[in-house]
Amino acid sequence: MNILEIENLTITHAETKIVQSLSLSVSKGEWLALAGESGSGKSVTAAAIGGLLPNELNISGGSIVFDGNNMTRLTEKKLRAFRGKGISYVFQDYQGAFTPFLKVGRQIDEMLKVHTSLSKPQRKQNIVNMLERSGLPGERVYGSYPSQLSGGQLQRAAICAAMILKPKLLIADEPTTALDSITAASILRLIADLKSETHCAVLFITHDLRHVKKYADSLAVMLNGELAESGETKAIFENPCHPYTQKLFSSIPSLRKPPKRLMTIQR
Ligand SMILES: Nc1ncnc2c1ncn2[C@@H]1O[C@H](COP(=O)(O)OP(=O)(O)OP(=O)(O)O)[C@@H](O)[C@H]1O
Repeated sequence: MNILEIENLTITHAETKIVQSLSLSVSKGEWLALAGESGSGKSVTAAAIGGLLPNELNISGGSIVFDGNNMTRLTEKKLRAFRGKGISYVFQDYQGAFTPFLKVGRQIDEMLKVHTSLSKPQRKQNIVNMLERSGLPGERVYGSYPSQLSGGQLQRAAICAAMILKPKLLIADEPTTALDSITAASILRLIADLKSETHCAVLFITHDLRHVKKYADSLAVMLNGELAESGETKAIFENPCHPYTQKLFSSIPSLRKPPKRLMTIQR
């Protein structure tokens, strides 16, 4: 069964169509990677799902059905209730995930306070456990301000905040782009582990096709606001049909095959 069904979605800015007749679906527990050209509408689509489009952008056609609810028809209050518990987000800008003036633990605690009936000590225990589960020193991070943590630690904490309510869909919009490659790999592993523990679906926006190959069940490629190609990851990697997908794949740097001849510097 599909947890997310997008049909013929069109998003406009004034008269310009930014996303055009986009149809996509994500089934329960599936990891769908959304790749494509810069400016092709990936982030705008992701924002539209949870009702996070800025005022100047409008959904002018189509539907977004999440867990049986047409999100395009819900009030802001209802959309807010879905965010966090039903759908949660992790962004590239992990600094923006937390308010700088409040301790990280307190900010995650607010979410548990709003969405659960746990007591304060139970909430703290949950948060510390989750932070430790994510490879962080739980008590210390709980009591730290965002500025006291490294980028990788902050992104882990942001993932904890996104996953603590066990959402049905995690939308990760380039969550590793601002991190070094080793930290990025560990963040990907963390998302994969939490996904298999909670059975949530993942919509993962990325430019790194090596991550797609490793983790995604399926892949959708966007170009100029439209869907260029979509299907099972393995099938698309074996036989990319759209010329843009072929071009995208030909640009993946190969880490396995070193060049046959290395240039030497003559002295
Ligand atoms: N608030 C906005 N107002 C007007 N146009 C916008 C706004 N936000 C995005 N756009 C435009 O919508 C288009 C799609 O942007 P989007 O951020 O979704 O691209 P993307 O595929 O996520 O790109 P990238 O991979 O570079 O993040 C772009 O042309 C962008 O300029």
